[in-house]
Amino acid sequence: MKLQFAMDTLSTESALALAAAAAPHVDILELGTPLIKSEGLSAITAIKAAHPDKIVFADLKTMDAGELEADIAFGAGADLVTVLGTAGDSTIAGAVKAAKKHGKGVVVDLIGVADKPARAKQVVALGAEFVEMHAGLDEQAEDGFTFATLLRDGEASGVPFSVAGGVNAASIGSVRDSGARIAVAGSAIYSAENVGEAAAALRAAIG
Ligand SMILES: O=C([C@H](O)CO)[C@H](O)[C@H](O)COP(=O)(O)O
Repeated sequence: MKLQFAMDTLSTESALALAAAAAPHVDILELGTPLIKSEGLSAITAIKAAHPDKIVFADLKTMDAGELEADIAFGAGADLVTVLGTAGDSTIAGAVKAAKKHGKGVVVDLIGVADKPARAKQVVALGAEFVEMHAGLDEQAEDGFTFATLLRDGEASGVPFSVAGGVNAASIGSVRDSGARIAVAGSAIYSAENVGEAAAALRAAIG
């Protein structure tokens, strides 16, 4: 299972510092949506230039203009971009078209999708590399949120999936056991006193 570090910070400078500390222990460096909104595509270029050996994941959360948004992010250096599962099929297909042009990939983020396993199958048929079983920061704070639902939906989907939203040292073993291809950890790493040690601990917990 791969480890992805979601950098939900607001400046390229802090993302570069976080990435430098965590990179030896992670496979994928994610530019969080707030970072891309704050800094623009130049943040993607800066992270890829600093870490050409890492998979750079741009969490665009595209909802429309799939081909155009994916094309400009791949052009800036992204290896993977996200499109929302709630977007129309033509938006996802457009992003996949751009990915094929660049030799890169599209990940469909299932945040807010009611029937995640069913939508997962549809979007992989449209050409997505994998889906993200995702509970966003707001959903995690809601009453009744259970992390286990994400794992159950991933297993039920029958397609390659990642898990994001609440992954930490205590939960990452269950993510691995669910069959996820990728565990995505944000705050468990960037909020730690020692970012490198936190990333290393997650890596060690995967086994
Ligand atoms: O994608 C995310 C969210 O929508 C804000 O951009 C987070 O990076 C993702 O949910 C990871 O969350 P935590 O690991 O719980 O910080």
